Formats: sequence, C-alpha cells, structure tokens
Amino acid sequence: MSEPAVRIEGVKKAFRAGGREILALDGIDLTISPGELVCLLGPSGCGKSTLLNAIAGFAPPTAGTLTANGRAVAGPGPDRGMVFQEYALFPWMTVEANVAFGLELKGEPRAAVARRVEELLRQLGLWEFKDRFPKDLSGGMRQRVAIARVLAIDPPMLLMDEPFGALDALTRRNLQDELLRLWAALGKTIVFVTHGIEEAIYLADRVVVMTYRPGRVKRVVPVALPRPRDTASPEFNALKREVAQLVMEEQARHEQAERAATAD
Ligand SMILES: Nc1ncnc2c1ncn2[C@@H]1O[C@H](COP(=O)(O)OP(=O)(O)OP(=O)(O)O)[C@@H](O)[C@H]1O
Repeated sequence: MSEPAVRIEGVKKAFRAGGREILALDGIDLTISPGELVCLLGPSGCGKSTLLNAIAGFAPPTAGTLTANGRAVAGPGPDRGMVFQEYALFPWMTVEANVAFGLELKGEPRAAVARRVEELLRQLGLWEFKDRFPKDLSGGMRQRVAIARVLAIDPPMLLMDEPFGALDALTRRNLQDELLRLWAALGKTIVFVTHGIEEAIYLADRVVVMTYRPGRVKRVVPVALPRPRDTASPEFNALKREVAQLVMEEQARHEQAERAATAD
C-alpha cells in the first residue's frame, strides 16, 4: 500500500487567549490518500483553518502526530502549496512576475522559468493578463493567479483555505470547475477548507464534517457522485440535506456557546 498523503493521529491544538485555554482541536484522526480531494467543512470556529495550518506546518499541534507526503510535519515545505482566501499576491509585481517568483527563488534557469510560467498562464486563461498588476484584476482572476503561483512550484499537495469564499456565485463555480480540471489533470492531493455545503459536495471525494469546539471529526461523508456533478440532481440534494443536518447541529452548538459567552 502506498504511503498516505496525510496521516493525522490524535491531533490536539490548544490556544491560550485572555488567560483561558481554547481547545481548538481534540483527538483528530484522519488519513488522506495521494490524489484525494478532501473538504473540511463546519461552521465558523470549528477548527478547519487550525487543522489546515497544522498540515501546512504553520502551527504545530499541541499533541498527536502529523505526517504529510510521508514525512513528519516540522514546518512549512515546498511539498505543500497553500492558497488563502485573501489572494497572497505581491501587489508590486505583474501577474507573470508573481507566478515566476517561487521558481526564481529556487534558482531555476531563466528560460525554464519563462517556459513554465507561460504554460501555466495559458492553462489558467491568464496569458493575456500577464503584464497586469493584481489591483487591475477581478477577484476571480487574482485567485487564478494565486493558484498558478502555487502550481508553478509543482507541490504534490495543495492546501486551500476558503479560496473562493470572497467570490460571487458564478465566478466561484467557474473556479471550482477549473480546480477540478487541474486536479484531474495533475493528480494533486487537495485539502480544501470551506463552510459551503454545496461547494464541499460539488468538489470532494470525501467531506470531513467537523464539530464546533473542540474541533473533532463528526462524520466523514464519501461523495460517490460522478463528475461533473449536477447540483440539481436528487442524489446531490439528498447528500446536501444529510450534510446540512450535520452542519446545522454544530452551528446550533456555536450559537449556544456565543449566547453563553455574552451572558457571562
Ligand atoms: N491564534 C489563536 N489564538 C487563540 N485562539 C485561536 C487562534 N486561532 C484560532 N483560535 C480559536 O480556535 C478555534 C478554531 O479556529 P479556526 O480559525 O481554526 O476555525 P475555522 O473553523 O477555520 O473558522 P472560520 O471558518 O471562521 O475560519 C476558534 O474558536 C478560534 O477562536
């Protein structure tokens, strides 16, 4: 059997805030296979970003073990490309320079960088925009650049934190389709954080529904529907109802906790 892309065992993460300890993650066990597309889903505050950041190596867990691409996670690495909701682009660089940046940092020869960047920009429909600056692009285009930038260094794994959360519905669907196309073509492992139920079911091989504080795995829901998925089909909607029920239970716990906190 091949090594899992991600292996998470007994992971806990506690934060200290205002003299109190917040247990953000508690006893997370999860294994992700190479090439799998997994969505982490749950209401705000259930620890999705904390878990993703732990896989990324930005914030080590308080307890438990975590491996990515066969190695214990000890910090960020070029094997895990991160895409954030806020387009982490350099505003002073053109689209082309933004995408080339990681390759130049690696010291790749100029001609090879130029070839790779052109290929990616064409693949993502960005070639005509190569000389623009991020501020002169729409949100959707900026997020395409962010994806191209991560793909340039060709990591086996993409970690995406609500990457399409700030986009309008139509742009969001276009980018979801684009991501699925790239994923099918490139065979990357993708861990994708969202609080969109439809988005999770549209994209994922498996949806990991998390509980609200402490964050645990509430249920792993496999999505066996063929792609492209028809969001209007009865099968899609049945799954959406099932997952919505799970998320709503956690949303209710979140609201209850907030009411209790205000009553304090
Ligand atoms: N640096 C930190 N210091 C203190 N508490 C934190 C810190 N980061 C996260 N938390 C807390 O940990 C819990 C999980 O946060 P996290 O951001 O992972 O949730 P999330 O599910 O990604 O939420 P959202 O969808 O709002 O981003 C929350 O209760 C949050 O307040």
